[in-house]
Amino acid sequence: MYGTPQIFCSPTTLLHHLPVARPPSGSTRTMVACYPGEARGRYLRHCDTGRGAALTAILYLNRGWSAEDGGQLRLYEEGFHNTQVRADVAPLAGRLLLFWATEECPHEVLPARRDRFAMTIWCRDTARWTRPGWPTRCSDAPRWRR
Ligand SMILES: O=C(O)CCC(=O)C(=O)O
Ligand SMILES: [Fe+2]
Repeated sequence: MYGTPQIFCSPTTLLHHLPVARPPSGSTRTMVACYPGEARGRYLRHCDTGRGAALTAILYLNRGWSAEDGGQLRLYEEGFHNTQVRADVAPLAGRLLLFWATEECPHEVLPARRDRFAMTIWCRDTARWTRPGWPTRCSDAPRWRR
């Protein structure tokens, strides 16, 4: 790994400080993953629905990453089977990416040509599912950029 990330608070505290209108209110689950470059590590298109989470937050840990290194996170338009690309995100050190863990945000990790490290936090949001009147879809919530 290229340097050690310095994290001064728990993942739950981190998420509660995010500038979002509806900070997640449930528990979190954290994973640090390495996709080995030698094996062209990748993760085919999926949604994070199986993780029991409402929101996925990923902190990338790769210094000096370039386009030739591959390993971008490819985000697709809404819908489990949607193959229309929304954006490719490079896993640059210090980049924090948030997206809904539902079928609104299918995604995949493209093959990496270098060892690729990422810390993922899956966040449950009980309020999102249980409070009447709260948006249950990303498209119903306030938007900053689309
Ligand atoms: O590391 C990434 O960019 C995404 C990983 C991912 O999609 C997952 O673990 O579910
Ligand atoms: Fe995922």
